[in-house]
Amino acid sequence: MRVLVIGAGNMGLTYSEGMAKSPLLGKHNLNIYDTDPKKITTLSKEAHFDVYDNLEDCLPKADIVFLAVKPYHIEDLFKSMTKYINKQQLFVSLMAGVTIDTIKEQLGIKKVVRAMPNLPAKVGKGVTSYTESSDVSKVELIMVRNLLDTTGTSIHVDTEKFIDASTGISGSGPAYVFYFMQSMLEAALKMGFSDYDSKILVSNTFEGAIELFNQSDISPEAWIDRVSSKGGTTQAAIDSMEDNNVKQLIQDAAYAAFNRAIELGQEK
Ligand SMILES: NC(=O)C1=CN([C@@H]2O[C@H](COP(=O)(O)OP(=O)(O)OC[C@H]3O[C@@H](n4cnc5c(N)ncnc54)[C@H](OP(=O)(O)O)[C@@H]3O)[C@@H](O)[C@H]2O)C=CC1
Ligand SMILES: O=C(O)[C@@H]1CCC=N1
Repeated sequence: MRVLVIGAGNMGLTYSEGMAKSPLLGKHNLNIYDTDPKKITTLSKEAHFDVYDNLEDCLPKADIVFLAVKPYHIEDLFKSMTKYINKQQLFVSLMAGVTIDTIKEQLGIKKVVRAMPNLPAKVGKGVTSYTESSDVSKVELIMVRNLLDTTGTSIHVDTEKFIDASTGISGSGPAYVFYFMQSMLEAALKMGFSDYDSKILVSNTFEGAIELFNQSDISPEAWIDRVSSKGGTTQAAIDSMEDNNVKQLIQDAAYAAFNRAIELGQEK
């Protein structure tokens, strides 16, 4: 099986590195293509995969093709791909919003898996949701799942609505966590802590809370109760967030991403 990844950016490179570390593919069975000459030069020196600056040499021989460019790049990309593809090939899109029908129609192919990954894939802690067009076989789907799982874990969803929804939760989600971290870092700095101490306080607080959550069956709400004493400091902080409707605002933000994913799918 030969895999080609198109787009050597955050996601394309992350997946390439995940697949390269796994025993699933040898170096020459994993190819990456990008249009940026600088990236090609750097990757050719370092990478554990074959790097290409033209589609002619890599696309025709690929069995599975990962699409990892920005949604606004597909028009040019798809035009340049059409003469090198065939109907046996399976396309795995990591792109937000772009629908299976758009990919099928614009490329004139039938087998598409649409996936929504997230950035912690870089450290093997990603979560990817995926769904497929009706022409993808069970065996092909298992192969794709194995490839996706080289960067963490994955969930299968039945419809593309859940791909757009997971974009609002897990795809964009790391940015919400970083937003919260940044806010706490800025509060710590304002309180007079050094950069170093602020970082230690904040990163260990996040890491510790996640570990507690992962090692238990208790909901985040129940953990909040365990941190809070009646009339104490945590209660003051949570009351402040509730008074300011923070929970609703976070949910609104997740829906904004979800809706934007749907909108991206409607833009041609
Ligand atoms: N970043 C994230 O956390 C997530 C991203 N995604 C999705 O992944 C996709 C890629 O995002 P991301 O990796 O962040 O984007 P990047 O911009 O980091 O990577 C895209 C890469 O594709 C290259 N490229 C552009 N046009 C072409 C082309 N015609 N042929 C080959 N390569 C091309 C770009 O080159 P150049 O820089 O020169 O334009 C760049 O190297 C997006 O569709 C996004 O929706 C999904 C979930 C999470
Ligand atoms: O911001 C974006 O559009 C992409 C999709 C999910 C994360 N990054």
